Amino acid sequence: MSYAIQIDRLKKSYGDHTVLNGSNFNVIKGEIFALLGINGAGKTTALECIESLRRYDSGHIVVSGKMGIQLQSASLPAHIKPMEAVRLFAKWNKTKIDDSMLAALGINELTKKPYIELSTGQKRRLHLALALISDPDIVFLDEPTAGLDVEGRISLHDQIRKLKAQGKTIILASHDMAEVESLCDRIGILNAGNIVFLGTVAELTAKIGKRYTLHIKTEQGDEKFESDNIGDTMLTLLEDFKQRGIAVLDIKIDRGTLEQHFINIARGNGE
Ligand SMILES: Nc1ncnc2c1ncn2[C@@H]1O[C@H](COP(=O)(O)OP(=O)(O)OP(=O)(O)O)[C@@H](O)[C@H]1O
Repeated sequence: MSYAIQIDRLKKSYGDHTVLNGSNFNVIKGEIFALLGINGAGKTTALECIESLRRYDSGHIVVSGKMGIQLQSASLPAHIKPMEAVRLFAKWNKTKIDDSMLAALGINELTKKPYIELSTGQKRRLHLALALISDPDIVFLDEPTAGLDVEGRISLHDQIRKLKAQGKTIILASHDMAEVESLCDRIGILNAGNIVFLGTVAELTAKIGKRYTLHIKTEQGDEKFESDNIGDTMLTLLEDFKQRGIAVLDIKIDRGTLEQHFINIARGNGE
């Protein structure tokens, strides 16, 4: 297997606050990988260590390919125009401007407004365009869709999928499980300085798939049952209701959300 990023026993503390405590994970070339964790888990710290923007205390990081890093919000001069920023970044990178990439991100439409007057979504699209100017192999996105409305989110997700289709590797930090579920191939969940889950979304879903809540509506009211074995539980319950002469009016099965599962892992509640 070919890796774009290899992280081995990465440690980083701020004073006596240990944020990364020997974290290990790899990002496979060509995948969309999400680093998940609750606020303050150390996602940005890990990304910045990989990007060489932050010093780390010990461990090894190997990055195989050219990096493109999406800026944080408010990181450009307030009055710079989007195309001025694009030309500046192209000059720094000694590269030609890819007009089709700008068109796909709708940057050409933003000619007149200064940076400060752009909406959150427009800023995000500009940041992504600037990260792509150098035609990187690996694209770093820190909470790419935070603060965007549904339309903005869908459009940015489409752009990220197109990057993957072009063969690029994408690593993003997020605490939005829905985003990760629809967009990412694999995830790593950070908790208390370590990766506590590493695998595909399907693997995570399979874990959750065992937990069901059965909502049964009968003529006597609503009842709720938790189960790991939906088939057996349902048969037993229906038989029981039948024997007691209670009519079942409706049955709803709730699988639990990926988000609940993620929160349990991220907070270190076993699983
Ligand atoms: N420069 C710094 N100096 C001291 N502490 C810091 C510094 N940067 C981050 N921290 C602390 O390190 C911890 C991890 O922060 P980090 O920003 O990496 O987490 P995160 O998972 O990206 O959080 P969020 O989801 O809120 O963006 C937090 O407790 C934060 O307060």
